[in-house]
Amino acid sequence: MATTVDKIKEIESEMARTQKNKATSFHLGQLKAKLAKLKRELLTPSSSGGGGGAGFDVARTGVASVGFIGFPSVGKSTLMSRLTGQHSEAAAYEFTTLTTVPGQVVYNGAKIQMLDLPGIIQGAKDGKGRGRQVIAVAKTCHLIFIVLDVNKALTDKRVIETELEGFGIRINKEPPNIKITKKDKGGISITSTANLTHIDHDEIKAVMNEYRIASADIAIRCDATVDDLIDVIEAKNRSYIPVIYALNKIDAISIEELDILYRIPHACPISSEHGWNVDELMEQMWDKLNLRRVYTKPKGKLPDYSEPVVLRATACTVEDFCNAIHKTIVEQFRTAIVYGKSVKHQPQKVGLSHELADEDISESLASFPRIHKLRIYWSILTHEPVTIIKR
Ligand SMILES: Nc1nc2c(ncn2[C@@H]2O[C@H](COP(=O)(O)OP(=O)(O)OP(=O)(O)O)[C@@H](O)[C@H]2O)c(=O)[nH]1
Ligand SMILES: [Mg+2]
Repeated sequence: MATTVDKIKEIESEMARTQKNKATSFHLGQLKAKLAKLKRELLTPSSSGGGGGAGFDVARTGVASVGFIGFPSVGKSTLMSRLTGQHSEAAAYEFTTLTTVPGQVVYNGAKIQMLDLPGIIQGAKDGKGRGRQVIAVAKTCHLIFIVLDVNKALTDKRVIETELEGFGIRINKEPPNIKITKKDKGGISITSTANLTHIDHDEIKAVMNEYRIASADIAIRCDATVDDLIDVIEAKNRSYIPVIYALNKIDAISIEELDILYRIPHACPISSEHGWNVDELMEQMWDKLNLRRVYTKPKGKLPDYSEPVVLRATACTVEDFCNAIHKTIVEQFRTAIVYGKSVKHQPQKVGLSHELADEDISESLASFPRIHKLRIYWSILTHEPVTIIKR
């Protein structure tokens, strides 16, 4: 019986034979959708060698996690030890690291977890080595450092990108601006605000047909490809993760070669061994993680700039802020007083749903209905309310 991998190969060769033209676009759309379904089958944990596994699942700590992906011996563990002080075995032979090794960096007051991972090899996504477990961990990270050896950076870069793409990871990309609303009847209706140069209605219908979606409204607001459409249908299996290419071992190349490496987008040339340029890597990491620091301020006092509450841009409302300090604060919450970029007036009273900006200052106010108005201050060190003062 043909395995899933055999079926994938068969479809890929059929696609290579089929030239895209008006007559074949339905067929090509169908093949691409079939391929995406088979690839998903291959990656579900029930099939052999899926994600997880001993030594790979580590407790997540901090506000965000960064996974290190790369071929063996490119210097991932050396970088880990350099950044975190957490020793991760590094050696001149390949596959020195065999499990996930966690460490922590505190940057701009944010605790960021670093995950040193074993080296992967070409074919990792198809089950070679422990590649699937490794990429499965990377898929749950907020940022990936693709660590490359500068001596073979460009070829390795392409191979690793293909491995991650094949696992449903979309690198430095936003989800496509396509909205699919399934309906009970009425067939497929397509509206597009952008000029579609890569996909026609036949292809879209073929993909929907392959996914057994008979009726839906599809609103396309970008110059989408078939792959974009499939990514939206397969949204549950896709992760959109920012990536920085850490081009390691620059101590082994000339200044002229370094100049060329600087042109690669999203790249940061470094030497883990000598600690060269790792501060720029940290700056780039900070920008990509898109974190927001919110300082607490007791009434009548200066804000505490030493230990901000750090939130992710996807969860940065006043409610998230309160929950990050103590779960009970939301129950007692009445209004927050905010200074900073997120408000028009300085300060301004805002509710739980207000989105905070980086470096905002929040003076939070809680009230108990039965007792006269009380103001709660809390300690961000112990995460407990500490002082209750009658107004
Ligand atoms: N010249 C130079 N060598 C480096 C640098 N960083 C690491 N190395 C060397 O590269 C070799 C491999 O380093 P590791 O940190 O073990 O590499 P790894 O990517 O963790 O390897 P695996 O765990 O096997 O996947 C070691 O001999 C390191 O000393 C660097 O910046 N410059
Ligand atoms: Mg290692």
